[in-house]
Amino acid sequence: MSQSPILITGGAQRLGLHCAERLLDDGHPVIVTYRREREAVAALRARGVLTLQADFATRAGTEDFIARFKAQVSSLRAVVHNASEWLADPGPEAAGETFERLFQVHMQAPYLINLAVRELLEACQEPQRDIVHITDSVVRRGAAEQAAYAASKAGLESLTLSFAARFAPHIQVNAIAPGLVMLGEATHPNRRVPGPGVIYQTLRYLLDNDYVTGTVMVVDGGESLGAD
Ligand SMILES: NC(=O)C1=CN([C@@H]2O[C@H](COP(=O)(O)OP(=O)(O)OC[C@H]3O[C@@H](n4cnc5c(N)ncnc54)[C@H](OP(=O)(O)O)[C@@H]3O)[C@@H](O)[C@H]2O)C=CC1
Ligand SMILES: Nc1nc2c(c(=O)[nH]1)N=C([C@H](O)[C@@H](O)CO)CN2
Repeated sequence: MSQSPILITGGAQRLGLHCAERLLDDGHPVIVTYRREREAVAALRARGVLTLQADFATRAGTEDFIARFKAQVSSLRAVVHNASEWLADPGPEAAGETFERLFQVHMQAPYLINLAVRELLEACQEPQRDIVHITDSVVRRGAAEQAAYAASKAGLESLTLSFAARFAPHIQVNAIAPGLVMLGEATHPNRRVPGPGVIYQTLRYLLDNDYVTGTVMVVDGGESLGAD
């Protein structure tokens, strides 16, 4: 039986790219979205990955992606909503635009894509179908300087519960809430940084367990509890 592909949004760098490569290594067909062409995208294409350009910062951009995606894909094994922007709260003059952008990328895009691909997941002939939302352990405590980001990730966690109820029993819907797992420009190297492997381990667990839905897997080494 031929396998249905796994879609990873924002799969051209860092966590998303790591998971795409590990899924390929595990024998899954993979589809990724990206915004800008670069070497990593070409390398994925060379491994047989379907690479689709998509910008989820507007509803039109998301709807355009959905139309192109549904024209090319007939069934899906899983969707991993990884695409994300880590924006600090700007000054009041730009706060509304930032909040809207993070709402679009972290909440509206996963919402519209989940509704649009339900039939593709249900067309999958494999025993299990999954949706995984990548959120953030910061949801548990808030973020003084990234309030809009944390709120939009909290909304994505809530969508996990709603879609798990709505799509049961044929599609499992779960979230992975990372702490600091990969350094970015502005993060503090004196903290433990485990790398993307801990996220793939968690994704692998969810893809291999046919009785887990509506859960949020916090993967932060106790960071959200105040542990360093
Ligand atoms: N890194 C960490 O330590 C932590 C990460 N997380 C979460 O894990 C996930 C992956 O993290 P990380 O790899 O660091 O994330 P990055 O910020 O490095 O990458 C996110 C990806 O999302 C894509 N993206 C960003 N904006 C848009 C948009 N408007 N439309 C479509 N795609 C977009 C980017 O695509 P492109 O590159 O093609 O522009 C990029 O590939 C994210 O959801 C993040 O919030 C949570 C806590 C900690
Ligand atoms: N889209 C992104 N989201 C987040 C990132 C990132 O680089 N891109 N990084 C973090 C930090 O690691 C944060 O957890 C440090 O406390 C959070 N989200």
